[in-house]
Parts: sequence; structure tokens; C-alpha cells
Amino acid sequence: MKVRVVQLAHGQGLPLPAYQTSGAAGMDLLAAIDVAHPITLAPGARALVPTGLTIELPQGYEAQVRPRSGLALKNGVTVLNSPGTVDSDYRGEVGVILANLGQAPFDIRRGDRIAQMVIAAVLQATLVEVKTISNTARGDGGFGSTGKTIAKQKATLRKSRDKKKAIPPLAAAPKKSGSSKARTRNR
Ligand SMILES: O=c1ccn([C@H]2C[C@H](O)[C@@H](COP(=O)(O)OP(=O)(O)OP(=O)(O)O)O2)c(=O)[nH]1
Repeated sequence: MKVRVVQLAHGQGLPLPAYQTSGAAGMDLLAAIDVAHPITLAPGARALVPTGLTIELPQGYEAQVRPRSGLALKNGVTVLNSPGTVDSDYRGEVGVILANLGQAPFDIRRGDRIAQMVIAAVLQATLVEVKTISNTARGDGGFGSTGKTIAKQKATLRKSRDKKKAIPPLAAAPKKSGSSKARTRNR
């Protein structure tokens, strides 16, 4: 598909974002900042970095602004609101909210590849208000209900019981009968 793009004055001269390989999902976004004024992101700091681009997404699509794994791994630099959402009706400049979660200051210079943009299809749903929704095996179990944390707490509980010691409280676990099977399977 084609997406119309305007390179703004401060983006002129920078290459347009492009897929680096035939199978790439994202195209790198470049920092369209003044060559004479690099940005230094102190540890813990964040900044809205301009890309110099406005885009015209067709209705039914979004652009996601995502971190680059290399920057994240090497420097602790990420997209704070990841994935950033560019709506199809947005006509302003695409910006990247970069955050430095690393321990060293991070320099951003003009043309640096700071993030990547993934174009994706979206569905708009119509919410229909009802009184009840259907039951499932999971029920309201979530936020780690099937993971190690619960298993670990249960093991501690068993140990405490064996030793007849004080029993630590379990993390709040849903008690719905419909969801007990699912949790038993994951013990
Ligand atoms: O990483 C991002 C996130 C958002 N935007 C732009 C495009 C998007 O369409 C618009 C609004 O974004 P969002 O809906 O996330 O922001 P909001 O805080 O809800 O603001 P608004 O009230 O303007 O929707 O800002 C970006 O350029 N980059």
C-alpha cells in the first residue's frame, strides 16, 4: 500500500524512512533536529523528538511508533509510550517520545535512527452495553494468575503447612468455580 507523506522544512535533506530488508515490519524514523543542536537525554529524562514528517494514513490503518531493540539493549533508550499510536486522521508531525532508562547520558543527533514505525490495520468496534457477559474457564483470573508467582506462593504455603508455621497470605486469587480447572492445570 502507499502512504502519502510530506517532509517538513526541518526534515528536508533527510532520507525518507524505509524498510531495511524485504521482510522488515518497521521503517526507521530519523531525528529531524537541528544539526547544530543535538539533544542529550540525561538518565531518566524524556523528550519529544521530531521526525520532520506528516503522513496521510488511509482510514482503517494506524502507524505504531516502536522502540529499536538495539538502542534499548545497548543504551536503555526506548519509546516511552510504546507503541505510540498515530491515528489515521492525524495530520500533525509524527513525534517520538524517547526516554533514557539507561545510566549514561544519550546523545541524539540529526538523522539518527531513533525508533521504528509499523503500519498496521485497525478495527473500530462498536461497544454494546449489556448486563452480563459470558463465562469462561479463566474467568477473572489475570495478571499472573497462571504464572510462576502463584505457583511459588502455593509451594511456600505448602512448606509452611508442613512445618506448621504461620501461613503467609496468598495473593488475591479469584474464587470463581468456573476458573478452578484452568488453574489446577497450571500448578
Ligand atoms: O508516539 C506518538 C503518539 C502520538 N502521536 C501523534 C499522532 C496521534 O494521532 C496523536 C495523538 O496521540 P494519542 O491519541 O496517543 O494522544 P493523546 O494523549 O490521547 O492526545 P489526543 O487527545 O490529541 O488524542 O499524536 C505521535 O506523533 N507519536
